[in-house]
Amino acid sequence: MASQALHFLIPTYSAPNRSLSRVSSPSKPLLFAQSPRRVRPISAISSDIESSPSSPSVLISGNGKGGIFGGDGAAAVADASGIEVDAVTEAEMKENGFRSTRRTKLVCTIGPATCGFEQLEALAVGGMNVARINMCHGTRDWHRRVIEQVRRLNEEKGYAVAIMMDTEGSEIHMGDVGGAASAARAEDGEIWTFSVRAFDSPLPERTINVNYEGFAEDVKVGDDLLVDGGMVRFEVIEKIGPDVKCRCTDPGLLLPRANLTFWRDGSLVRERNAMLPTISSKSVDATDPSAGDNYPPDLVVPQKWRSGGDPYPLDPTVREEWRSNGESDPAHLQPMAVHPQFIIKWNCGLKVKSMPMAFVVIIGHSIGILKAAAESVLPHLTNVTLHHPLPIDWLDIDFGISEGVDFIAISFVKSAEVITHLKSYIAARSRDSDIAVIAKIESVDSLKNLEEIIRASDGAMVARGDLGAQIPLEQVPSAQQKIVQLCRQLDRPVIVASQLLESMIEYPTPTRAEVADVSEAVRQRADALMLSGESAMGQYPEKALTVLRSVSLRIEKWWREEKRQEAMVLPEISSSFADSISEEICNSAAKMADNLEVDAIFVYTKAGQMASLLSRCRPDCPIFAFTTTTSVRRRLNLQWGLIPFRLNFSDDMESNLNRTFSLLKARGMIQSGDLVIAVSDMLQSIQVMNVP
Ligand SMILES: Nc1ncnc2c1ncn2[C@@H]1O[C@H](COP(=O)(O)OP(=O)(O)O)[C@@H](O)[C@H]1O
Ligand SMILES: C=C(OP(=O)(O)O)C(=O)O
Ligand SMILES: [K+]
Ligand SMILES: [Mg+2]
Repeated sequence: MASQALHFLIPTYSAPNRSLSRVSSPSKPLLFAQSPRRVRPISAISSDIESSPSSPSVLISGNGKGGIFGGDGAAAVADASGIEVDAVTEAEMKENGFRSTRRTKLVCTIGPATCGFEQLEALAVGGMNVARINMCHGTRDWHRRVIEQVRRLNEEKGYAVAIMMDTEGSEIHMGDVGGAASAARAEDGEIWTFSVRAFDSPLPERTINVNYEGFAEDVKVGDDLLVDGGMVRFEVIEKIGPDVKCRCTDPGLLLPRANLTFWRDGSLVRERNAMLPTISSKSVDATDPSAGDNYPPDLVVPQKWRSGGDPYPLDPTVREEWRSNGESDPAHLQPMAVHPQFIIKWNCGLKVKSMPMAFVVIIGHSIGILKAAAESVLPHLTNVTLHHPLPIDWLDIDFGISEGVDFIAISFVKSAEVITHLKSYIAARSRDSDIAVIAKIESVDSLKNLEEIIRASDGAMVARGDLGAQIPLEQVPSAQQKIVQLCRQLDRPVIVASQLLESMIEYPTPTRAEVADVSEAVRQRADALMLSGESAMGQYPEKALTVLRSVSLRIEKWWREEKRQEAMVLPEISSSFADSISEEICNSAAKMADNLEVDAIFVYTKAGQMASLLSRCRPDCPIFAFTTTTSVRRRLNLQWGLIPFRLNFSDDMESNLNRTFSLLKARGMIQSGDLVIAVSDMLQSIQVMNVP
């Protein structure tokens, strides 16, 4: 094979000494013989809105379970140790040529309109890279069925759709409006009651349940109450115990579980969001058998955190005590903060010092662990096991961990702390899982702490729905651009979400303004676009996905051809020397790829880090990312420009390349003469070569 290679040969992956010079191996020449530059045909590919997606074909070959391949036997065992690429990508590559594959990834929220196996398959065929389930809606059993079906789809039909679980977070929202699916209409001047009382269904007329127990205390007469950021508006006219009477001032549809915000003198009242921990707000149904360990069925759980006062951090001496009692990883016991009044409310009679401990254990852990803590550390706490306010978000998170979802998106993130805490919680609970944590930027607080939040997270979502209810609408576009840019600079994938094609919930074509909005997100080179209601409960989920796909393809191609992408300054982000090498290699490889107009970059990466660093550069050509584990492959599905493959590979790049070339050629995905750049995180090198 004719190739040119630039190697950075470092004896071990973590070079101990920065002064170590970057030497080329004496055994290998720095440059191989020059290969003739091939003339590449310009691919003129139709990416029109009308064009239908390629039909799915199942093309998984081999068992994918072969041992690590290495040495000279490449050709002989190539077919036996298969390569996994999803059927849709493969079809798209064959049809369009790989230079024109879609770089922008697509996330679909799964709801009643799309939860069937065939509907899910239609979305996969239509280009869904990630299926999102929103724990605000539906039951865990419902979500579990969706996850199972996506898994089955992946296994049986050869897709690699990743699963993202989105938590409810500390938002205030309405309950169901007389049955989960129905909506109610509020007319101008009507008086409605918003109440935290539990009602039998059907609800009394013109009554809305609110999920936040402190609601009636926190609102004031004269406040504006906005449903879904202003789709319906009320004015608070009277408070009677738990009931808040409101007059409708902007009529409209009240959809189940719609978000509620209240405004006083033109400003958002943020009491609840300011005070509540991000992950904790749901009430517990103590009779739900899936809700953690064995609840006493008659348990009435006080659920809400409210009233003012400083939060109460975990007492370090208690923490030490816990540590000395042999708990392996006390780090994940350090949660957000504890509200003192809350503890006193349900823990009365216990020593003050013990309370935070009890609480901390509870929010991070199951009853089993609480019992262990109570028995071994603080015997007087035994009773606490019966008064356990395990918040449902944590149960949802436990659910996500046990189901092995690929991403957990955290709603209403306020600071980096909650993300760090969740990550250590996940690490402690599932040592070998690599669930990525996505921070949803949808509150004023998250904008204030944007950089630290993004640094702490594995990715971010511009959650424009709630963001637009918290900041003036005209500030949302600049916030979006800023978040997208910062994420790219910090090498974190970013999803632009909400209302991209809102009108397609009801209509089969988008508005021109919606297409312009999608185009702008693609032009900003966000990693992914997301459908919410359009795919969850709309009339035209597949059509909406087709619009996202087609607009992405067209805008990407247009900007590539016009060469109008402005270069972005990418700050150095590595914190170790080894990481700096990877970063430099990726930056250089991407630049070379653009200058030499190569057809593709191949990256061999175990944890996906080099693939991510390449994606961050947003090169002109697609990036074929080869990784050894299925979960890394699914996770890479969210990132811009990456075409993830699963493949067992060795440390011998020469044989990896030969094998990959022959496997991909055999499947018609590349051709002799294609020019590629190859990089790998085992061997710090950049190679440029034509496919033999
Ligand atoms: N699992 C589900 N079950 C029922 N309805 C759902 C589900 N997921 C989403 N939906 C519907 O789709 C709409 C849009 O989804 P999404 O944007 O995720 O939620 P929200 O609008 O509550 O923020 C929801 O308001 C809800 O009506
Ligand atoms: C994506 C969002 O979050 P959710 O749909 O969960 O409210 C949003 O607010 O835009
Ligand atoms: K949510
Ligand atoms: Mg939201």
